[in-house]
Amino acid sequence: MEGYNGTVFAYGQTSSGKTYTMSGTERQPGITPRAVEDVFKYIHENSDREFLLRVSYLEIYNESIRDLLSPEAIDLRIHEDRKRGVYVSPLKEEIVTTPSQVMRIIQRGDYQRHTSSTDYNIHSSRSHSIFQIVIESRERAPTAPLSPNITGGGGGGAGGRRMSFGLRSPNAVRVSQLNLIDLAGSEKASADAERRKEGAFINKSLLTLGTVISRLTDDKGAHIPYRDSKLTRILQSSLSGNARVSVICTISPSLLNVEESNNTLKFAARVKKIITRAHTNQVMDDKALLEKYRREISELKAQLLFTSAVAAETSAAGAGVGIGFPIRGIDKEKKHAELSHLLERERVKHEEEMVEMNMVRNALKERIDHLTKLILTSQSINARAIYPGTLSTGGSGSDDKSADSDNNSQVPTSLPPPGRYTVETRADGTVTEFPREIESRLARKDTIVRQLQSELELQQEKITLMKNALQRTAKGEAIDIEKTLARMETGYEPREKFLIEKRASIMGLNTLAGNTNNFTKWQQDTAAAAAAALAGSGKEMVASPVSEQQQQQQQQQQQQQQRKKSVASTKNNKSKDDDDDDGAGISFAEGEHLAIDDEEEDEDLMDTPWNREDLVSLRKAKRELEIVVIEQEKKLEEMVSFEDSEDFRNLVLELEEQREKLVAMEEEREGLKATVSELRNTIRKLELGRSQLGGVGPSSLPRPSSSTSVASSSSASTLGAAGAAGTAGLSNRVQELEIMLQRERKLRIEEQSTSMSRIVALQAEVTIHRAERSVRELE
Ligand SMILES: Nc1ncnc2c1ncn2[C@@H]1O[C@H](COP(=O)(O)OP(=O)(O)OP(=O)(O)O)[C@@H](O)[C@H]1O
Repeated sequence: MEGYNGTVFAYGQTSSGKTYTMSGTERQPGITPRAVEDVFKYIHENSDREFLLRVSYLEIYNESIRDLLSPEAIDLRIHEDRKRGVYVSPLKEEIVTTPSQVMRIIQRGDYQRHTSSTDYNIHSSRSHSIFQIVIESRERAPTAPLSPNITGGGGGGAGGRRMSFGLRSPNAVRVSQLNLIDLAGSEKASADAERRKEGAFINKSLLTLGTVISRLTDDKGAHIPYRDSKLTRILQSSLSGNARVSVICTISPSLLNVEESNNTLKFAARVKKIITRAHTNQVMDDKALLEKYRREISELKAQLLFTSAVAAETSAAGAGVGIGFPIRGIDKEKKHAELSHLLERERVKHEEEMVEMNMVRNALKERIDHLTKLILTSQSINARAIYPGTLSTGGSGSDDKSADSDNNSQVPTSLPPPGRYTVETRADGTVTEFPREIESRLARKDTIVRQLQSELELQQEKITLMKNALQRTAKGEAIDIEKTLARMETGYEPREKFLIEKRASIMGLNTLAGNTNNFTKWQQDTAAAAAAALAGSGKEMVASPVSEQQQQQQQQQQQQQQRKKSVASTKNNKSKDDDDDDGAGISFAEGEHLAIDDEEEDEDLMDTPWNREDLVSLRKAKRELEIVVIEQEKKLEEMVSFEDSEDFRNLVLELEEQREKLVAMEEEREGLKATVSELRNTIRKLELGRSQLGGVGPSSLPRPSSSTSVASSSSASTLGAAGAAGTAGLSNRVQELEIMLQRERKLRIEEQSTSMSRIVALQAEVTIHRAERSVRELE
């Protein structure tokens, strides 16, 4: 506030509390809200100075600078010049007039900042953020006497007269910056590739910061690598001396982090050695606005005074014109009329000038009001607490008048009521933020627009996906339309959507056909008509799975159609020219016929009997074709509903059952195989035993019991006889088992093949349904 640059930054291991320290919470405000609070408190308490504040907010993410107040501006550049030192450009700066306005801007920026959940912190800052307040201040001088130099001539806004003003600022403007920096935390390698990349950038820039600080503090005068990272480059002015710097080091209380904590403390020890020689910045840089605005206000006020004076003069002259022309020679009526005309013209001209003058004055007043509001003085500060209870306002409410007393004495203020409006401007003074109500309405509108846009994009994506699928199907590729639809849909039942679309397209066809009646009725009638037509022409209708109820309905409709047909044929007998029901003998009720109304246009052709014949057969063919189309549509509808039906579900269940059976049979077969091989092993062992005993051939080998001990040579012959009988029995058993097994195997194979063919049939049925539907879709 006294003109020194200031920098505060928080340094420490990830999750050790940097963001917490800088930002804090609502109940425990951190450094930033407290600093903002202090700035406004200072302005409030210093009645001898006037201030202008502008703020900016940026982040360095992966070595790229991004404007958090204008997020589309990425990869901003760092510049340096003698007047301003090192600065980032183009960076959006907003003029601020209240603490709450600053906090809202910070919140807006924080919302844009890169944060992610890491192994160590759910809301880890993945970037270094720099919030900057530029404070311009000037001693409040008594208003300089206004001396507009009116030279006359063209130009200018006041009645075509030129004005020039020769005001000069009596005081220098102090410009200083406060940088509030929340560094990203140093961390060990993460498992996530994205986090690892971020971590590498973070660690590199922090390492450079460490190097810069150690070089600054050793006496060797070595090269200081500010340019090795964006962070050190931006901090160059502060670190190299012209700033009062506070470094807050945060460490973890955990023993596990002792190594990191130790490093942080070493860093802190080094930083403490940096010697800064900050000085006040009296030099006004190009961007200093306070002086510019103050001067502009004075000039505008002078213009306003001048305009008022001219207006008064014009008004007086107009009045003079109205009464100052005595009319002599009343008898000369022509002269009188001419004079009246002249007078009227003069009066209109003066009136126009007055209107113009007023417009200019209003514009000037508005601009003065606006600029005055941006300049903060102890009276104009609205000392509202940032967080209730944390800021002592000390104000009397005079701040809401928002302009200093000098201005108020001359310019009737037209500023909005307190708290309703928050005007934010760019550095050039143009308004960037609207009053709150409008802002929120705009925000709501923006949200709706965004929603609509994303909805539109989604729809477009879906269309593209569907088109591709259809194109591929057309090329003969097997595309699962249902899957495609499912992929397109999130949160919408694909099947249901498909059905709705299908119905809509059929309804569309119905409308095209010129039918305005109820779709179902039309469908039923036309289907019945189709049945009648085909029955009449001796063709068979394509069988389609229809319910009993539907069949009954169809029968009823056929009967109705028959009745209609007989009525129509009676009509035909009465009037030979009316051949609507010729050929197939279909009768369509009025408004329910298909699009074959072009018949009327063919009236001339009907004159000759051969034409008539051709036409009749053509119409017949056309109707038949249309009936087929209707029938296909109906089939499609039924097919679609079939897939939703109980039958279809049963088919699928059956399919699953068959599959399970197959698996069970496989298992059983494996079991039997194992039994057989076990038996074979036993036989082999018995044969081996027999040959060791030197007995009979393998077919009559005895089977030693597991509990039988090896027989002595004296009992070998007895054993041999008993063994032979046992072996024969076993062999028979084995043979029996093998036959059983073979029988069983054969049975299983038969069952398996039945199941397989059933599965194949079911799969074929399902595939056919899907294929037919795909073809329909394509059509
Ligand atoms: N002094 C404190 N009192 C209470 N909670 C704290 C304190 N310091 C930090 N925390 C909590 O610890 C967690 C990590 O803190 P914070 O996000 O500030 O760490 P950080 O150093 O900024 O981490 P990173 O470098 O990953 O961004 C947060 O949930 C924060 O609320």
